[in-house]
Amino acid sequence: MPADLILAIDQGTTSTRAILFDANGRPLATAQRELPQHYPADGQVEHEPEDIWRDTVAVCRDVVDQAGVAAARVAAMGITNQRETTLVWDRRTGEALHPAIVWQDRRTAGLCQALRREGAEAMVRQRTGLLLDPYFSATKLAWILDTVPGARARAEAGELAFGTIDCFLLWRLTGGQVHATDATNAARTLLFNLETLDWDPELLRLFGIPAAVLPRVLDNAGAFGVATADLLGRPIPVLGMAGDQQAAAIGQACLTPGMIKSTYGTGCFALINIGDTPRPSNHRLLTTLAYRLDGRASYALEGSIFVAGAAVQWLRDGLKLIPDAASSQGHAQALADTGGVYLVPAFTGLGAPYWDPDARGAILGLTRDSGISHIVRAALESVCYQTRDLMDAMAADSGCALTALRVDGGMVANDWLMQFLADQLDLTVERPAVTETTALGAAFLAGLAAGLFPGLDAISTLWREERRFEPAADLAARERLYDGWKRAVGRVRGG
Ligand SMILES: Nc1ncnc2c1ncn2[C@@H]1O[C@H](COP(=O)(O)OP(=O)(O)O)[C@@H](O)[C@H]1O
Ligand SMILES: O=P(O)(O)OC[C@H](O)CO
Repeated sequence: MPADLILAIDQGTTSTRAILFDANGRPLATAQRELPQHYPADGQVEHEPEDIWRDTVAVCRDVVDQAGVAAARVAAMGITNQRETTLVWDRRTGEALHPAIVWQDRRTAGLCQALRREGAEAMVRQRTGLLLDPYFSATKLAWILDTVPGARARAEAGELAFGTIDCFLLWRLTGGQVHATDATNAARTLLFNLETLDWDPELLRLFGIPAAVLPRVLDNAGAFGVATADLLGRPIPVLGMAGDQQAAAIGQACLTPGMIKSTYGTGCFALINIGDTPRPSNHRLLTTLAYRLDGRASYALEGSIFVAGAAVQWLRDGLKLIPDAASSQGHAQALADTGGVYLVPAFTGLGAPYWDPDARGAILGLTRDSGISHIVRAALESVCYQTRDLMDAMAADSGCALTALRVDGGMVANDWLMQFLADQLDLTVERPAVTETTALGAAFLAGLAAGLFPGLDAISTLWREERRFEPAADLAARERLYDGWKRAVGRVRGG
């Protein structure tokens, strides 16, 4: 029986998925579990590490069962994950010392501000391509080491391991044999130097991180380790690993400079490929690794928005205005416009290009005529205005007009949203046939190392468009709407 299938794990912010792909990048089966979110205090977001591990094991087993294939058909596994989310565990027992501090968590805003006041930001930006923001892992890791009794001393003694979710899953899958991450995940920690492609001693000093807690950093495709037979009854090699936004860019075949993808899940993350030089942004975008293969790096500029689908989730679970995310489309379609209502979803501050951890959300412009549909539509529109903020910055940074935007993630099922997005950006929006591009990217990386694909270029020939949305809006009306958004953002800024 040929081993011709790839199992991709996509451990996202709100759910854990496993997808089984064939050697043509076609999904054969999917299994998914929703991940509980914990909000212990204002601006804090945590996940239970054992939930993540249990769900990962369960979805891997479910997807193989569902597909009705023998585990022997699985040639390799790929892992992709919510990035930056920080865990520290005991190397001996594998137990986490603290719940995972999620990328959205703002508890270290004060520490970031103190480091900015000391004048550290220019050095951090130059070495990492990132900003001094609580979004990234370094201050979350420092917080755990300083808050959990005894943790710092134990870390220095080499008893503890730090990892993002990819690294934690690899550790658990290999039965504690491998402590490694990949270069794209490492590049989101604020500890990794984009030029040397290694941990940076000066950054470790700045954030007070002992080198003994750090994992090895590997290319995105290669031998990461072997998942023990506990998972599927036979050992399976893990051959691909990447942060979810980088994996999505690969799954969308954004492999040449100028190509852009935007993923609409919990947050929204747009990446534009900028080739083999880590150019800085002049418009407060991040410079980040797109991928590293055979030791050679490709880079991207990234715009990160903290709340996109999470606003719809809040309408569903928090306000209970809608029974499910999909019904947001009917509400939006029922109206000609929001009647001047804007929703700024700064629940955990604002990301790119504002980088304001103190901003908080607001609904503005309410009148006696405003109803549920106005608020729902305003939430969807906010996703498009935030994307426009990013696209304007990318166009200005790259100095050329953008030609098309490839989209993916849970929200892109919403046709109304995709058309409003094309209208607001004045740009063609391309939706692929396989919208699970994140998992597809991880599967491609694993398939590359397994020899199932000749090279990364193979993905460009397999990429298929399902539908494109062409801009059709009156340009003056579009500008009026966007001006209103800018004013609304101005009203919620902190400080
Ligand atoms: N039809 C829809 N319209 C609007 N939002 C949607 C729709 N379907 C799903 N979503 C939103 O998309 C998000 C889920 O997308 P997904 O890519 O699975 O997220 P993640 O990878 O961040 O966990 C949820 O926040 C949900 O509210
Ligand atoms: O899990 P997602 O899809 O919301 O992605 C989270 C990002 O990787 C955070 O940087």
